[in-house]
Amino acid sequence: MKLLNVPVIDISPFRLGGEQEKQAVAQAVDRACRDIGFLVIRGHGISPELIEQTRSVSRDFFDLPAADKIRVARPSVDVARGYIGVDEESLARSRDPAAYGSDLNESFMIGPVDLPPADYAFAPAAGKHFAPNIWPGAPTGLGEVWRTYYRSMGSLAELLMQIFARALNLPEHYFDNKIDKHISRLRVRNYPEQRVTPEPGQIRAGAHSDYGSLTILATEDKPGGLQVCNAAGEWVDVPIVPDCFIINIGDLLARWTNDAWVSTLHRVVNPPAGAGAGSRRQSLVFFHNPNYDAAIENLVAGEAAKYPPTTSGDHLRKLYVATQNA
Ligand SMILES: O=C(O)CCC(=O)C(=O)O
Ligand SMILES: [Fe+2]
Repeated sequence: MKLLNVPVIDISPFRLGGEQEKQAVAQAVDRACRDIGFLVIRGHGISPELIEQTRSVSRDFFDLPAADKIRVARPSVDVARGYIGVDEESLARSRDPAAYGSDLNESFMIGPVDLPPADYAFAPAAGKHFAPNIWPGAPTGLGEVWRTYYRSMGSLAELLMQIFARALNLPEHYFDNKIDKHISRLRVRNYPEQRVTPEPGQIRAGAHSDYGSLTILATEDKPGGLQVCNAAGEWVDVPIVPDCFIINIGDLLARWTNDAWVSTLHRVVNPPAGAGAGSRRQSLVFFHNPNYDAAIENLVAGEAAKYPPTTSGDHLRKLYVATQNA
Protein backbone atom coordinates (compact mmCIF):
# COMPACT_ATOMS: atom_id res chain seq x y z
CA MET A 1 0.00 0.00 0.00
CA LYS A 2 1.52 3.33 -1.09
CA LEU A 3 1.61 6.33 1.23
CA LEU A 4 -0.98 8.83 -0.02
CA ASN A 5 -0.12 11.54 2.51
CA VAL A 6 3.18 13.13 3.43
CA PRO A 7 4.73 11.38 6.47
CA VAL A 8 6.53 13.08 9.38
CA ILE A 9 9.91 11.46 10.12
CA ASP A 10 12.23 12.17 13.05
CA ILE A 11 15.78 12.09 11.66
CA SER A 12 17.55 12.61 15.00
CA PRO A 13 18.18 8.84 15.43
CA PHE A 14 20.25 9.05 12.21
CA ARG A 15 22.28 11.98 13.55
CA LEU A 16 22.76 10.60 17.04
CA GLY A 17 22.23 6.84 16.93
CA GLY A 18 24.11 3.71 15.88
CA GLU A 19 23.83 1.39 12.92
CA GLN A 20 20.30 0.13 13.66
CA GLU A 21 18.84 3.58 14.26
CA LYS A 22 20.40 4.87 11.04
CA GLN A 23 18.99 1.99 9.05
CA ALA A 24 15.48 2.52 10.45
CA VAL A 25 15.50 6.21 9.45
CA ALA A 26 16.85 5.33 5.98
CA GLN A 27 14.04 2.82 5.47
CA ALA A 28 11.30 5.27 6.43
CA VAL A 29 12.84 7.88 4.11
CA ASP A 30 13.10 5.35 1.26
CA ARG A 31 9.38 4.63 1.52
CA ALA A 32 8.46 8.32 1.55
CA CYS A 33 10.68 9.04 -1.50
CA ARG A 34 9.30 6.05 -3.45
CA ASP A 35 5.64 6.65 -2.68
CA ILE A 36 5.13 10.40 -2.54
CA GLY A 37 8.50 12.19 -2.96
CA PHE A 38 7.85 14.41 0.09
CA LEU A 39 8.51 14.08 3.81
CA VAL A 40 8.35 16.36 6.82
CA ILE A 41 11.40 16.11 9.06
CA ARG A 42 11.77 16.80 12.75
CA GLY A 43 14.93 16.42 14.83
CA HIS A 44 17.04 18.16 12.15
CA GLY A 45 19.23 20.18 14.55
CA ILE A 46 18.76 23.62 12.92
CA SER A 47 18.07 26.34 15.48
CA PRO A 48 14.56 27.83 15.48
CA GLU A 49 16.12 31.26 16.15
CA LEU A 50 18.04 31.15 12.87
CA ILE A 51 14.86 30.31 10.96
CA GLU A 52 12.98 33.12 12.69
CA GLN A 53 15.78 35.65 12.03
CA THR A 54 15.81 34.69 8.36
CA ARG A 55 12.05 35.07 8.17
CA SER A 56 12.07 38.41 9.92
CA VAL A 57 14.83 40.04 7.84
CA SER A 58 13.22 38.73 4.65
CA ARG A 59 9.81 40.11 5.63
CA ASP A 60 11.47 43.52 6.10
CA PHE A 61 12.99 43.26 2.62
CA PHE A 62 9.64 42.55 0.95
CA ASP A 63 8.09 45.47 2.86
CA LEU A 64 10.48 47.91 1.11
CA PRO A 65 9.06 50.18 -1.61
CA ALA A 66 9.01 48.54 -5.07
CA ALA A 67 11.74 50.90 -6.33
CA ASP A 68 14.20 49.58 -3.72
CA LYS A 69 13.47 45.97 -4.65
CA ILE A 70 13.83 46.64 -8.37
CA ARG A 71 17.28 48.05 -7.70
CA VAL A 72 18.41 44.49 -6.92
CA ALA A 73 16.45 42.87 -9.77
CA ARG A 74 17.75 39.67 -11.35
CA PRO A 75 20.17 40.79 -14.09
CA SER A 76 18.92 38.35 -16.77
CA VAL A 77 16.76 35.23 -16.98
CA ASP A 78 19.73 32.87 -16.99
CA VAL A 79 21.25 34.33 -13.82
CA ALA A 80 19.44 32.93 -10.79
CA ARG A 81 20.14 35.85 -8.46
CA GLY A 82 18.25 38.85 -7.11
CA TYR A 83 14.66 40.05 -7.00
CA ILE A 84 11.83 38.74 -9.18
CA GLY A 85 8.49 40.57 -9.00
CA VAL A 86 4.96 39.23 -9.16
CA ASP A 87 4.11 38.53 -12.84
CA GLU A 88 7.61 37.57 -13.93
CA GLU A 89 7.51 33.82 -13.52
CA SER A 90 5.31 30.82 -14.27
CA LEU A 91 6.52 27.59 -12.65
CA ALA A 92 3.96 25.57 -14.60
CA ARG A 93 5.89 26.51 -17.73
CA SER A 94 8.81 24.29 -16.65
CA ARG A 95 6.60 21.40 -17.80
CA ASP A 96 4.22 22.97 -20.30
CA PRO A 97 5.62 25.74 -22.54
CA ALA A 98 2.04 26.88 -23.28
CA ALA A 99 1.08 27.30 -19.60
CA TYR A 100 -0.82 30.54 -19.16
CA GLY A 101 -0.59 33.26 -16.52
CA SER A 102 1.99 34.07 -13.90
CA ASP A 103 2.53 33.08 -10.29
CA LEU A 104 1.25 35.28 -7.46
CA ASN A 105 4.48 35.66 -5.53
CA GLU A 106 7.63 37.78 -5.50
CA SER A 107 11.01 36.39 -4.50
CA PHE A 108 14.62 37.13 -3.77
CA MET A 109 17.42 34.61 -4.29
CA ILE A 110 21.09 33.96 -3.81
CA GLY A 111 23.51 31.26 -4.89
CA PRO A 112 26.71 29.92 -3.32
CA VAL A 113 28.18 32.11 -0.57
CA ASP A 114 31.57 30.33 -0.36
CA LEU A 115 33.30 29.96 -3.71
CA PRO A 116 35.45 27.00 -4.74
CA PRO A 117 38.80 27.82 -6.39
CA ALA A 118 38.43 30.25 -9.34
CA ASP A 119 39.65 27.79 -12.00
CA TYR A 120 36.66 25.57 -11.12
CA ALA A 121 34.04 28.24 -10.32
CA PHE A 122 34.72 30.22 -13.50
CA ALA A 123 35.60 27.44 -15.95
CA PRO A 124 33.54 27.58 -19.19
CA ALA A 125 31.48 24.53 -18.08
CA ALA A 126 30.48 26.38 -14.87
CA GLY A 127 28.27 28.71 -16.92
CA LYS A 128 26.67 31.25 -14.57
CA HIS A 129 26.26 28.90 -11.62
CA PHE A 130 28.78 30.88 -9.55
CA ALA A 131 27.59 34.33 -10.66
CA PRO A 132 28.07 36.90 -7.87
CA ASN A 133 25.24 37.43 -5.44
CA ILE A 134 23.36 40.71 -5.42
CA TRP A 135 22.76 42.19 -1.98
CA PRO A 136 20.24 44.89 -1.12
CA GLY A 137 21.49 47.91 0.88
CA ALA A 138 18.66 47.38 3.38
CA PRO A 139 17.58 45.88 5.71
CA THR A 140 20.94 45.84 7.47
CA GLY A 141 21.97 42.39 8.54
CA LEU A 142 20.15 40.59 5.71
CA GLY A 143 23.40 39.48 4.06
CA GLU A 144 24.86 37.98 7.20
CA VAL A 145 21.66 36.17 8.19
CA TRP A 146 21.12 34.80 4.69
CA ARG A 147 24.71 33.59 4.40
CA THR A 148 24.38 31.78 7.74
CA TYR A 149 21.08 30.23 6.72
CA TYR A 150 22.51 29.17 3.33
CA ARG A 151 25.47 27.43 5.00
CA SER A 152 23.20 25.67 7.53
CA MET A 153 20.94 24.42 4.76
CA GLY A 154 24.01 23.16 2.86
CA SER A 155 25.01 21.09 5.91
CA LEU A 156 21.49 19.76 6.44
CA ALA A 157 21.31 18.81 2.75
CA GLU A 158 24.60 16.92 3.09
CA LEU A 159 23.13 14.94 5.99
CA LEU A 160 19.97 14.24 3.99
CA MET A 161 22.05 13.04 1.04
CA GLN A 162 23.80 10.62 3.44
CA ILE A 163 20.42 9.32 4.56
CA PHE A 164 19.41 9.04 0.89
CA ALA A 165 22.59 7.13 0.02
CA ARG A 166 21.84 4.56 2.71
CA ALA A 167 18.22 4.40 1.65
CA LEU A 168 19.44 3.52 -1.86
CA ASN A 169 21.82 0.83 -0.54
CA LEU A 170 24.84 2.91 -1.51
CA PRO A 171 27.75 3.70 0.81
CA GLU A 172 26.66 6.46 3.22
CA HIS A 173 29.18 8.94 1.80
CA TYR A 174 28.50 8.12 -1.85
CA PHE A 175 27.19 11.59 -2.71
CA ASP A 176 29.69 13.61 -0.63
CA ASN A 177 32.11 14.37 -3.48
CA LYS A 178 29.24 15.16 -5.88
CA ILE A 179 27.89 17.92 -3.65
CA ASP A 180 31.02 19.42 -2.07
CA LYS A 181 30.88 22.39 -4.49
CA HIS A 182 27.09 22.51 -4.68
CA ILE A 183 25.32 25.16 -6.75
CA SER A 184 22.28 25.47 -4.51
CA ARG A 185 19.95 28.46 -4.39
CA LEU A 186 18.23 30.02 -1.44
CA ARG A 187 15.03 31.67 -2.52
CA VAL A 188 12.58 33.41 -0.25
CA ARG A 189 9.10 33.73 -1.70
CA ASN A 190 6.58 36.24 -0.43
CA TYR A 191 2.98 35.46 -1.30
CA PRO A 192 1.15 38.76 -0.76
CA GLU A 193 -2.30 38.99 0.74
CA GLN A 194 -4.90 38.54 -1.97
CA ARG A 195 -7.23 41.53 -1.96
CA VAL A 196 -8.43 41.08 -5.54
CA THR A 197 -9.69 37.87 -7.10
CA PRO A 198 -6.92 36.22 -9.18
CA GLU A 199 -7.35 35.73 -12.93
CA PRO A 200 -8.89 32.38 -13.89
CA GLY A 201 -6.18 29.72 -13.64
CA GLN A 202 -3.76 31.99 -11.81
CA ILE A 203 -2.43 30.61 -8.51
CA ARG A 204 0.31 31.38 -5.98
CA ALA A 205 2.76 28.91 -7.60
CA GLY A 206 1.82 26.82 -10.63
CA ALA A 207 2.18 23.02 -10.63
CA HIS A 208 5.79 21.94 -11.08
CA SER A 209 8.41 19.53 -9.81
CA ASP A 210 11.69 20.84 -8.42
CA TYR A 211 14.75 20.56 -10.59
CA GLY A 212 17.68 19.58 -8.42
CA SER A 213 18.61 16.99 -5.82
CA LEU A 214 16.35 18.02 -2.94
CA THR A 215 14.48 21.01 -1.54
CA ILE A 216 14.32 22.14 2.10
CA LEU A 217 11.29 24.30 2.80
CA ALA A 218 10.37 26.29 5.91
CA THR A 219 6.94 27.80 5.49
CA GLU A 220 3.97 29.07 7.48
CA ASP A 221 0.50 27.82 8.23
CA LYS A 222 -1.61 30.29 6.27
CA PRO A 223 -4.70 29.95 4.07
CA GLY A 224 -3.56 29.14 0.54
CA GLY A 225 -0.71 26.67 0.98
CA LEU A 226 1.32 23.86 -0.51
CA GLN A 227 -0.32 20.79 -2.07
CA VAL A 228 1.22 17.70 -3.63
CA CYS A 229 -0.22 15.35 -6.20
CA ASN A 230 -0.17 11.85 -4.68
CA ALA A 231 0.02 8.46 -6.43
CA ALA A 232 -3.79 8.37 -6.72
CA GLY A 233 -3.69 11.68 -8.63
CA GLU A 234 -5.31 13.65 -5.79
CA TRP A 235 -4.01 16.99 -4.51
CA VAL A 236 -3.31 16.69 -0.77
CA ASP A 237 -2.20 19.42 1.67
CA VAL A 238 1.29 19.10 3.13
CA PRO A 239 1.07 19.15 6.94
CA ILE A 240 2.63 22.22 8.56
CA VAL A 241 4.29 20.99 11.76
CA PRO A 242 6.01 23.51 14.08
CA ASP A 243 9.84 23.38 13.98
CA CYS A 244 9.88 20.92 11.10
CA PHE A 245 11.10 21.29 7.52
CA ILE A 246 9.31 20.00 4.44
CA ILE A 247 11.68 18.03 2.20
CA ASN A 248 11.05 16.92 -1.34
CA ILE A 249 13.24 15.28 -3.91
CA GLY A 250 13.87 16.96 -7.25
CA ASP A 251 14.22 15.78 -10.83
CA LEU A 252 17.92 14.97 -10.56
CA LEU A 253 17.35 12.44 -7.77
CA ALA A 254 14.50 10.91 -9.74
CA ARG A 255 16.94 10.51 -12.65
CA TRP A 256 19.68 9.15 -10.40
CA THR A 257 17.21 6.53 -9.10
CA ASN A 258 15.82 5.72 -12.58
CA ASP A 259 12.41 6.98 -11.33
CA ALA A 260 12.31 4.57 -8.36
CA TRP A 261 11.92 7.79 -6.34
CA VAL A 262 9.41 10.38 -7.48
CA SER A 263 9.94 14.06 -8.12
CA THR A 264 6.37 14.96 -7.33
CA LEU A 265 4.19 17.62 -8.85
CA HIS A 266 3.28 20.31 -6.31
CA ARG A 267 1.69 23.76 -6.29
CA VAL A 268 0.71 26.60 -3.97
CA VAL A 269 -3.01 27.38 -4.13
CA ASN A 270 -4.87 30.63 -3.50
CA PRO A 271 -6.57 31.30 -0.17
CA PRO A 272 -10.26 30.38 -0.20
CA ALA A 273 -12.68 33.19 -1.15
CA GLY A 274 -13.09 35.53 1.80
CA ALA A 275 -9.76 34.48 3.42
CA GLY A 276 -7.56 36.81 1.33
CA ALA A 277 -6.91 39.26 4.17
CA GLY A 278 -4.33 37.79 6.53
CA SER A 279 -3.18 35.26 3.93
CA ARG A 280 0.31 36.71 3.44
CA ARG A 281 2.67 33.75 3.47
CA GLN A 282 6.45 33.46 3.32
CA SER A 283 8.49 30.43 2.30
CA LEU A 284 12.23 29.95 2.77
CA VAL A 285 13.10 27.58 -0.07
CA PHE A 286 16.56 26.02 -0.32
CA PHE A 287 17.05 24.22 -3.62
CA HIS A 288 19.97 21.88 -3.19
CA ASN A 289 21.81 21.18 -6.43
CA PRO A 290 24.87 18.95 -6.93
CA ASN A 291 28.22 20.23 -8.29
CA TYR A 292 27.73 21.50 -11.85
CA ASP A 293 29.89 18.70 -13.25
CA ALA A 294 28.25 15.88 -11.24
CA ALA A 295 27.22 13.17 -13.70
CA ILE A 296 23.54 12.30 -13.38
CA GLU A 297 22.99 8.76 -14.59
CA ASN A 298 21.09 5.71 -13.41
CA LEU A 299 22.45 4.35 -10.11
CA VAL A 300 20.15 1.35 -9.89
CA ALA A 301 22.17 -1.78 -10.59
CA GLY A 302 20.77 -4.19 -13.15
CA GLU A 303 18.27 -1.79 -14.70
CA ALA A 304 18.39 -0.18 -18.14
CA ALA A 305 18.65 3.62 -17.84
CA LYS A 306 15.42 5.47 -18.68
CA TYR A 307 17.22 8.77 -19.34
CA PRO A 308 20.37 9.74 -21.18
CA PRO A 309 23.16 10.90 -18.87
CA THR A 310 23.34 14.63 -18.11
CA THR A 311 25.13 16.90 -15.68
CA SER A 312 23.63 18.90 -12.86
CA GLY A 313 24.75 22.21 -14.43
CA ASP A 314 23.26 21.56 -17.89
CA HIS A 315 19.94 20.31 -16.55
CA LEU A 316 19.44 23.32 -14.27
CA ARG A 317 20.37 26.00 -16.78
CA LYS A 318 17.68 24.83 -19.22
CA LEU A 319 14.94 24.93 -16.57
CA TYR A 320 15.84 28.33 -15.10
CA VAL A 321 15.26 29.92 -18.47
CA ALA A 322 12.07 28.01 -19.42
CA THR A 323 9.95 29.38 -16.54
CA GLN A 324 10.59 33.09 -16.99
CA ASN A 325 8.20 35.55 -18.60
CA ALA A 326 10.88 38.03 -19.70
O1 LIG B 1 6.04 28.08 -1.02
C1 LIG B 1 5.93 26.86 -1.05
O2 LIG B 1 5.28 26.24 -0.18
C2 LIG B 1 6.56 26.02 -2.14
C3 LIG B 1 7.31 26.78 -3.17
C4 LIG B 1 7.86 25.88 -4.23
O3 LIG B 1 7.35 24.82 -4.51
C5 LIG B 1 9.08 26.29 -4.96
O4 LIG B 1 9.57 27.40 -4.73
O5 LIG B 1 9.59 25.47 -5.75
FE1 LIG C 1 8.70 23.64 -5.76
